Parts: sequence; C-alpha cells; structure tokens
Amino acid sequence: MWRSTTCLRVKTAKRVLGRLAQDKGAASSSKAALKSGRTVLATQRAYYSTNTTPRWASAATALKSTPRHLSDDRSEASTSSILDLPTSRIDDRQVIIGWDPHTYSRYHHIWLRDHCRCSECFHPVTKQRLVNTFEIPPGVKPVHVESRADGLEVKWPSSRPHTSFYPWSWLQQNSYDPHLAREPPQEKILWGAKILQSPPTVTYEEAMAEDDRGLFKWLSNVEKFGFCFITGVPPTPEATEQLSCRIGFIRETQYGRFWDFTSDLAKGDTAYTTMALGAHTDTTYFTDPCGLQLFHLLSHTDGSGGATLLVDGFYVASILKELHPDAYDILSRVPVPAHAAGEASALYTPTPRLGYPVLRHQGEELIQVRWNNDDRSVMSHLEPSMVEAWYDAIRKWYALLTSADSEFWVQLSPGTAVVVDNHRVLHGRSAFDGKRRMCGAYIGIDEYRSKLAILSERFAPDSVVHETAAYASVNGRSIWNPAL
Ligand SMILES: C[N+](C)(C)CCCC[C@H](N)C(=O)O
Ligand SMILES: O=C(O)CCC(=O)C(=O)O
Repeated sequence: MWRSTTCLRVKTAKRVLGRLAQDKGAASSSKAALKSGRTVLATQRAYYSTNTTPRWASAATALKSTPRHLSDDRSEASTSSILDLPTSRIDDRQVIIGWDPHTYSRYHHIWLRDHCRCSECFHPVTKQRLVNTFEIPPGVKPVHVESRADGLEVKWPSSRPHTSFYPWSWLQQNSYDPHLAREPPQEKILWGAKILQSPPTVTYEEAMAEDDRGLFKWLSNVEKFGFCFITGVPPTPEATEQLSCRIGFIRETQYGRFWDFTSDLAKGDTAYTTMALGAHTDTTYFTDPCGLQLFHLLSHTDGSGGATLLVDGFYVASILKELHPDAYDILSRVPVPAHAAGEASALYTPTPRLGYPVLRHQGEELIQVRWNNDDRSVMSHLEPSMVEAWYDAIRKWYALLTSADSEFWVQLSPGTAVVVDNHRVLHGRSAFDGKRRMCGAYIGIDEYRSKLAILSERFAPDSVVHETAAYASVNGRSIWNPAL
C-alpha cells in the first residue's frame, strides 16, 4: 500500500513541478522547487508510515528556500503563486485558506485539530476517531501552517510535536465558512406514466455478474429513477432470493424473510387477497420503513388482472408543490400514524406514535414519501381547525397520485422482477382472480445505500476519493472518503 503511495506522490510532485517548469518566469526557482518537491515526496512517504515526530519537521526547514507562498505567511496571499497552491495563514481563531485572490475558507483551530486524520488521531483501518476531542484545549492554536503540493500541513503546540495534514480537495469539500459548491449528488430523474416508453432495466446476467459492474448499473438506476426492472430472472423463488441478496441482506419482518405469497390471507394483510391495492409505500407503521422492495411474479393461472402500479412519489410531490403549495405544506408538516395489526403475534406502530408526515424533508429537499391510506390510524391529533384542510390536502395528493399522467401500469410476467425504492416510489396492483403467486423481499434503506456507496467507491469515486485513494487508503478505503 505504501509503495503505491509513493508512486502517486511522484505523479503529484511531478505534476506540480511540471507546471512550475512550464512557467517561464519561474525558471530560476524551478531548481529549488524541484529539490523541495522531492523533499515533500520523501517526507509524505515518511509521514504516512508513522506520525510520531514526522520527518517533515526537518524537511520543513529545507522548504524554507521554497517560494514565499509555501511558507506560513501572515500577510495576504501573494497575488500570483508560481505553484498555484492555495495560500494559508493562521488567524486568531481560524486558519485562513486562500483558494484564489477572491475565495477564502476559514477553519476553526479546534475544528482542524478535531479532524486530524493521522494514524494517532484516526484509526486507519476502522475509520474511527482516536483523538479525544475533549482533551483538545478549547484555545488550541497551530504554531505553523504550510501549503504543500497536495494539502495543508499544520503543526500543533504540544509536549510531543504533532503535525496534521489535510488534502486541499477535502478542505474544499468540507469548507463550512463559507460552504463551497460541491459535486452535485446523483441526479434523480422524476417520471410519470411516459416512463413506460423506456423504463430503467438491467438483465439478470448484469445484476449477477461477479465484477459488480452490472450491480452498480442496477442500483444506479434505482438511485436515479426510484425503480428498475430486471429481465431474464429464472422464475423461481431461489433465483429471486439470490438476486435480492446481491443488494444486501434481506430485511425480515412479520411477513417473514423472503416472501412467496398468494391470495390466501396466510398473513393478516390485504396483500394476501385478490383485492386491488392503491398506490402506497410499505411499512409506514415502522419507525424505519423498508428501503427497497423486490417483486417477482412467479405465476398467474386461471385468471386475469393483478397488474402492477408504480408511481413516482417525488414527481407527484413536485406537481403538488407547484399547483397546491398549501396542501404540500400540510403534508410536509402533519404526522400520520399507521399500524400493522393483522397478525395476532404483531402490533406495529411507529415511534413516535403519531408517526411521520407524508412528505419528509431534509432542509428544502424532499427525501421520503410515506403514504398508505389503508394502514393509516386514527387522526386524533389534528387541530380542529386543521381537520378539513388536512382532508383537502390528501384529496389533492390522491388526485395527482391517481392521475393518468402519474400512473405507470405494467403487467409483470415470470422472468421480469422489479425493485422499488420504497422511500420514493409508490406501488400497487389491480384486482385479480385466479391463482397468482408473487415472491420478493425487503432490503433495508441503509443496506441499499451502503452497497451503492461501496460500488460508487469502485466505479465512480468522488473527486476526494479519486485524489486521495492511492496514498491514504487502508482496506481499500480512503481515510478522506466524504462519507466519514
Ligand atoms: C410482505 N408483503 C410485501 C407481501 C406484504 C406487504 C404488506 C403490505 C402492508 N400493508 C404495508 O403497506 O406495509
Ligand atoms: O401483489 C402485488 O402485486 C403487490 C402487493 C403489495 O402491494 C405489497 O405486497 O405491498
């Protein structure tokens, strides 16, 4: 691992120095920078192997001969630095980084010390904090900061010299004063009935392929669209269970682990009947509703109906917000209690008992739709003045959910499974007769997101992971991974 560190650092140092060498005006200092670049390279390797008294201390003096902006300089950043490195200086309470003459970030000293990720302060394998946050003096202040090729070096006053290093990309990504533009999250494509023309689909071979590229494509589709078909699935519960487990371990509930069900009321729920089920999300009665839901129709004989309904709750919510902002606001505020009480051995209600709003947000962003009018409990917590407004709001919501523009109906058949993000996409079915056998499973939202995160590390690393993976990874995970 450390050898690969060196080779990447060679590239980094060469890239920086190469840029320098191109700068005609800097010809005279390129030799000094070349020397210092090599010094940085050697000390970086030393730094990441142990961080007792990092050998940078000796190298830092060697860097003194480097251009002014590389040293701790209290004056404003130089207007043009031949290495284009960010400037850094210590202020009373914060370290100021100058990304360019017009863009600065400020990091509190306590914040930087608490976020040191050297092997003494942050366990490189477990990715857990080792530094005792509460032993860091509130007034901690660096004695020296240095702009290095790949990041900021900070020396702290303590009985034992302690040096911290923060990659520039990580500092930019975590800038909080001010917040800097970050890479946009995976885009979500909102859809209505027209998704019928080209629904997201992967093949069973892709999903099962051992190199996981197809699995990444599958889950990327789910992240983007909220659902994805899987074609060519052997029409057996065994193959469907194996397919489910490609995402993560199955979440067992009062309906069992892997379900294989039909209309025999084997479980106390209308799903185990021939009734039509309107668009809903499952397990609204759980504090933590199931994340993904996989369905695979294994057979339907001597009858018809049982078509599958999918509705993009985020799409419908966006229209509700546009057309009926008051209703959107009510559905975003008023908690809706729910229950699962069809099994003698189970009586589920969420914590807190009043449940959660239909539309859940993080800040301004809609992050979850939770709607099952069949499983809703008594609305005894409404302010009397709100009762009619609440019913008016859900009527507007329901009208949009059930509009021809929103509803995507598909007749599943053996061999084609569908996975649905139960936090976004509602599902349902039309009534049916005859013998109909459906199988599937729930996957927890955290298991789904974890699998997508590790696949993204491999196939679509974000800029910080991309830049730091080679020199700061243990167990294949960079200590600077934005998830940490
Ligand atoms: C296990 N299986 C998916 C067949 C049954 C689902 C039960 C549906 C329940 N009314 C809910 O909305 O959670
Ligand atoms: O039987 C189906 O097609 C779907 C049943 C359902 O909505 C559910 O199990 O949540």
